[in-house]
Amino acid sequence: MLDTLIWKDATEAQRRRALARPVETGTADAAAREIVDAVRARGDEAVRAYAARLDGHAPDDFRVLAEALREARKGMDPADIEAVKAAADAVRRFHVRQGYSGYSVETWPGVMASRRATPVDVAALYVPAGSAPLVSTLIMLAVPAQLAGVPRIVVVAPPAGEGGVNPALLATAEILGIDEVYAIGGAQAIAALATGAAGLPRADKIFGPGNAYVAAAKSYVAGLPGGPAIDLPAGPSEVMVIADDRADAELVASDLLSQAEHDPSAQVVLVCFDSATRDRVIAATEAQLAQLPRAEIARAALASSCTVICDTLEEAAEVANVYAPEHLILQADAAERLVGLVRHAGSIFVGAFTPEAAGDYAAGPNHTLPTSGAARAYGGVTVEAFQKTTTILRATAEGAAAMAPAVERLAALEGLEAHATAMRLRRERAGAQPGVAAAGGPRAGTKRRKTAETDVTVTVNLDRDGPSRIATGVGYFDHMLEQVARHGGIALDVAVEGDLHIDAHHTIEDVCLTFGEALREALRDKRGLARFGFELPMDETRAAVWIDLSGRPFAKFEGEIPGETVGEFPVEMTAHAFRSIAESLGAAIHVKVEGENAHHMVEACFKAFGRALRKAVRVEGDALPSTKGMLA
Ligand SMILES: NC(=O)c1ccc[n+]([C@@H]2O[C@H](COP(=O)([O-])OP(=O)(O)OC[C@H]3O[C@@H](n4cnc5c(N)ncnc54)[C@H](O)[C@@H]3O)[C@@H](O)[C@H]2O)c1
Ligand SMILES: N[C@H](CO)Cc1c[nH]c[nH+]1
Ligand SMILES: [Zn+2]
Repeated sequence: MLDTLIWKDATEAQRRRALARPVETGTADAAAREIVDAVRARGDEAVRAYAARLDGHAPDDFRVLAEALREARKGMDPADIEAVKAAADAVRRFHVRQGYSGYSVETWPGVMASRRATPVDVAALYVPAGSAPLVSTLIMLAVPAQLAGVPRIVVVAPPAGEGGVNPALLATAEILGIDEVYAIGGAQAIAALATGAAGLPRADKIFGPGNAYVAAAKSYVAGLPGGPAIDLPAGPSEVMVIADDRADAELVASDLLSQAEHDPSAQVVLVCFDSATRDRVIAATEAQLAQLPRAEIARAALASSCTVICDTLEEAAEVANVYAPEHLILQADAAERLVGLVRHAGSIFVGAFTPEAAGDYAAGPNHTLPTSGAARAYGGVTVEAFQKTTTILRATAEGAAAMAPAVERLAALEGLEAHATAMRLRRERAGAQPGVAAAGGPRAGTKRRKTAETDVTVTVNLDRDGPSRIATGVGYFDHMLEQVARHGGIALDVAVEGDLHIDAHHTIEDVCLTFGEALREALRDKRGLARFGFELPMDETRAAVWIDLSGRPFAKFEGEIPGETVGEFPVEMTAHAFRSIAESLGAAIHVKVEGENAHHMVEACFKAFGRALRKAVRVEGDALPSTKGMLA
């Protein structure tokens, strides 16, 4: 187990051989190509033939029924549901800061160059489940896809059980609000998604890790003319652990085994500074293997793994940079120095209390990471991976005149006369107007508030005009929040489990408090923001809302709304809602409403609030909107 290489004494060829990934990827490449080519030639029939042969499951329709998703969630242990939610929440908190934002720059006087980000239309998420149903991978892929605003998210996973997918995966999909799941895996799933065969949609981009067959199929379809894009090369798991002589051998062994147990093709590499450390780790690994249910898989992985012994930290960092591991664990006193020396690794885990297993499940960063040395050029899955950008140019007559000398001369240098003419003609005529800038990434925030009464998660993105997904369980309140999102020009995601069997009070209050907190996070330092109000008539009703993002909570509500409820929404909660938002956002919110019809009056308040918010959160310049020089 763990053949040893002394780094300083080894030749280039010996180093390359020791750090080579397991070789059977060549076989997997050939098998994946055969499957993809068959599907390209024969379509549905080939998908079914391979699905039957490799996984024994080839129904007329691979799609999992909505009922099966709901049943799976109902059957899931509440403690498991909580674990899924807690992990998703941490992943959301890490990823919400990602995402391309739009911006505009005046590149010449009168020439406004803008960038706009839009999500892909159809994102397919491959969730591995051949030997273990990777619930965590579904979380890692679905959360960034949702934050990017992908309109159609499709999940594929190898079949399990009675014609469906593993119930824990289905329950997780249901919890995350994903309803399109297909029970198909392997290269045949990738081929079906690439071509739109066997009832699966053609995906614009395919995401997710998998075994060597899945990884090979993804790379192959991405290289085909008109093929889908893919996220990154993410094949069998690998980990490198750099351990010094004070490292706890039992912890090091547990980290090596946690990746070795994934797949016989997984690879683990131990880097240490003396043979005594290696021997301690090997002994601890053997002891833990004796208790491991997946010992056979882990042993196979260990057979193609090695130990490298280095003299210095610099040498150890060089080994990591040459190998470019998917995961790098640092269990050494000088761990922080190593962080600075390592340039190529998918994810780095620093210190004895940071196991890779935490990152696999619930620490926050994405666990879908580059393997086979791809970390030299790739990082893990991000929100940006689900988006693409479009640039937009707007030039005025002044702008055309400013650019013309350079453009016309360069066109002449290239001998492209039609280009020169197109510019010259503009120089002789007229043109358009500029847009708005948002710097430093999207202004987004996500908050979860969990009490004995409710469990609320709210995500807002102030720089994206929808889409919104709102499900509070109180129909009219959903409608109100949709008004706020639409009129506010923001993307709003609200998921709630509330004690609605009692009444709507806690749900409405806690959603508003969480909404305010998420808004507050999204607003960052409030530079460039304005204070605003908006007045809105609606038939016989008139509502006005004024917002000051001052940092100081204050709420005032003037108006008498007749009756008790609108739908299941108690009208007295209108004032309460704005008070809750003002409190957690740290804003002064004044609402004034007059009218006769309760439905109109409540709706007008929320609409006017959305409109006032839209104006208040718009970035105009970079000054703080306060003579105090701060908004606290
Ligand atoms: N890099 C990452 O970010 C990352 C993250 C999670 C998991 N992983 C890796 O994902 C992999 C999951 O592998 P898995 O096998 O459990 O599930 P999987 O879903 O990736 O693959 C299972 C499918 O492989 C196909 N297959 C199996 N044998 C085949 C053969 N001989 N020929 C053609 N196709 C065949 C089957 O159709 C089956 O449905 C592991 O290697 C794990 O280490 C990597
Ligand atoms: N270690 C895997 C990435 O290589 C991710 C994972 C999921 N579940 C357990 N581990
Ligand atoms: Zn793992």
